[in-house]
Amino acid sequence: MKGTKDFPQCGFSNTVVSILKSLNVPFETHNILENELLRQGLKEYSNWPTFPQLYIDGEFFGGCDITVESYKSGELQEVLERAMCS
Ligand SMILES: N[C@@H](CCC(=O)N[C@@H](CS)C(=O)NCC(=O)O)C(=O)O
Repeated sequence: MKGTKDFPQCGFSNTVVSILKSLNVPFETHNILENELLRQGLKEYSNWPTFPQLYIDGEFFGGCDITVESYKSGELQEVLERAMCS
């Protein structure tokens, strides 16, 4: 993401952090603004051109829009519950 979970530096990153915090799930963040190699490398790895990028159990889940939509539908909560039980 851009910034950290305690200091997001972009509205999209802030939205994803807010959702994860509201769900009380453990998560870590990496600030791509401090690492250009990570910034470019992640885009290639996920084949996704923007940040934030949410990974669950090491798998790319989506960006901000997907996270918001899946949160609203309840899918995100289901995926996170499965991940925490595995
Ligand atoms: N629609 C995107 C919004 C995120 C977005 O557009 N991020 C831009 C601006 S913060 C970005 O990361 N651009 C590429 C870059 O800065 O390397 C999503 O769902 O995540």
